[in-house]
Amino acid sequence: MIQLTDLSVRYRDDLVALQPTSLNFGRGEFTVLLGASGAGKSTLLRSLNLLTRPTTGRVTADDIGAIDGRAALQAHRRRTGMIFQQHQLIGRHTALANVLLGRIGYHSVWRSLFPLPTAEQRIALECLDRVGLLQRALDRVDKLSGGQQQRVGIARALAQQPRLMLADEPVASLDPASSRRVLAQLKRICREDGITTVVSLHQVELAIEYADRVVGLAHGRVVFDGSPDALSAGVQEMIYNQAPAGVAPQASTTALPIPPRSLDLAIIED
Ligand SMILES: Nc1ncnc2c1ncn2[C@@H]1O[C@H](COP(=O)(O)OP(=O)(O)OP(=O)(O)O)[C@@H](O)[C@H]1O
Repeated sequence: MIQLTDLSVRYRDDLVALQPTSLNFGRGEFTVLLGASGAGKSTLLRSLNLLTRPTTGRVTADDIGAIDGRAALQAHRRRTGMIFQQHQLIGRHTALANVLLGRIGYHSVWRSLFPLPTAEQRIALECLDRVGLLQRALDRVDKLSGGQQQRVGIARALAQQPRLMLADEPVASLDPASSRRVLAQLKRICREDGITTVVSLHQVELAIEYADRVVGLAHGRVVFDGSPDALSAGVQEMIYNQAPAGVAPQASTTALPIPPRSLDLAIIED
């Protein structure tokens, strides 16, 4: 459904956040990105809708082709829902008003200055219903719990009628029960609608519980790509404690320069 081909991201001369990476995400697949802080999860995720511009390589979507021009980018972003850690909602607006923002990409700037038609409101209400928040549609978002706010974030992304859903640490600020509720809902809805979903997480146990596929990153490089069942202690060690080439293991929050090709890490296949 969406492919990355030899895609790399270099933020500075001395900072390669993502080494050349080729990945294919199938329709309806629920992929979790795992990796230590600074491993490149957000960079990979944000490259998928070009919020982060690749330094090399390309992104291709089945129905659009290479995302290289303005029109292709606009079409791709319109069909890509994003869910953020801090949900990025407008607290003083109602849940419904926030979800309606997901529909703006379907209207001209001029049109979106006016109340959107009833059909749009119906779509937004249906999305709130799917995350179990129809009864709270007219409540201010800042009166909702953190988990409920994140579900409004999911509803807003769903209102875009996306083919691709990107969620960057969507449960990082939630308690375990709310985290499970949010992920279960996201997974169920994406499966029902055949939405390709890529989620970055810090909790291995949640990846094992919800992912169809796990991509493990270390120092900007894919070191694991396979089924969550294959996340053995050894594989987790490789994802989280992978020392960059020639450096003793240590907690690192900084991406490192590209190591020599001869030291490329193995990618474990499913
Ligand atoms: N906009 C940016 N400009 C410069 N460097 C950046 C930028 N965004 C990320 N980086 C750096 O790129 C590397 C990868 O960051 P990224 O946010 O992709 O990692 P991550 O795995 O998502 O980390 P975390 O789990 O902490 O969110 C880090 O060293 C980070 O400091």
